[in-house]
Amino acid sequence: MEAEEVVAKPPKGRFCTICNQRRAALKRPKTLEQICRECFYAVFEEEIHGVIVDNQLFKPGERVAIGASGGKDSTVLAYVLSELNRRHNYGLDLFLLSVDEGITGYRDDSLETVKRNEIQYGLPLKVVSYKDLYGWTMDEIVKLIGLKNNCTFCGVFRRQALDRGATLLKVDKLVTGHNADDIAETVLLNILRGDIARLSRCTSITTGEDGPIPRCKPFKYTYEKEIVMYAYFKRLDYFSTECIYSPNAYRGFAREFIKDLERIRPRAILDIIKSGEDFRISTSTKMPEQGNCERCGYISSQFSVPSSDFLLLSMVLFA
Ligand SMILES: Nc1ncnc2c1ncn2[C@@H]1O[C@H](COP(=O)(O)OP(=O)(O)OP(=O)(O)O)[C@@H](O)[C@H]1O
Repeated sequence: MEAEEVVAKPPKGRFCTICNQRRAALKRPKTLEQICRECFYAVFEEEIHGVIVDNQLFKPGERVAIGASGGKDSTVLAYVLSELNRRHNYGLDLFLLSVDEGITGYRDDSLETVKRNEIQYGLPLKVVSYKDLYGWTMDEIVKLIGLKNNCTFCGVFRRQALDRGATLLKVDKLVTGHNADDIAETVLLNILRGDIARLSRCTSITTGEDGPIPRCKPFKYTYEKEIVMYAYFKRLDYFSTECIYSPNAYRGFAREFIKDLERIRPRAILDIIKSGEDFRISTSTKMPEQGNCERCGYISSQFSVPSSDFLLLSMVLFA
């Protein structure tokens, strides 16, 4: 999504409906209010602060890793979290954590962005790679098995790579840039797939509290369009190319559907999240159990944690 697509200009000469002093510069995607840039920054940042406080996401003194892909969501997350940490004295030690999946022309370029963010925001960066952890890059795997289910596997491996990186950094929490659109999309996908186990946990703002490193989503209620707008107006340095392997067509359909709904009724995104949150499973329903990998003990509901040849074997078998 490009910034030009989301910055809707209000009629000339209109005043900001929040401060009533400056000229309105944009139409806020979430509420359609016509406001000035300064008020947009303020409401955007303070809403995220509200989510952090209301959900008690952090405790003073905690070490927190930001999953940094170089994309707009995690770049804005790194920027806003460091601002809020200073402004509201959260007392957090923040780090950037990147996973290098080994995708030439995609991750190598986005990692360059994260390296610049490391300097721009003064946050220490740790990079972990599939090559070091599993013995294979995604490029090598795709070369061998072709374009089959790559996103599904890559997602499982990335999740575990983030856990390992977070353990190396000795952090208390890991935050990711999943935004409101991502969560609404996941709610919808889980309904379409009839996956009630995932439906019941996909709206949680914090997950993995029983595991070694809980994960939080401070952007749970933040609209993608507003993230793009914020990054554009603040001129943040981010990377905006899609991954070159296997676009996920089913997820893409859910995304388009939600974007259509948003055009008619912006609240639709929050309403879908709310429906997911309020969803209850009857106690008599049999749920699949989330297990741990027999090899290394990491949480794994589907596959054993990959290691060198085993990774490839599972991809070939499941592809
Ligand atoms: N390679 C990676 N290294 C570290 N964190 C990652 C990586 N890929 C994804 N993440 C984390 O997971 C979140 C959701 O990832 P997803 O692939 O859905 O990307 P996205 O919605 O395009 O986000 P972004 O704009 O930050 O790339 C990201 O915001 C980031 O926090």
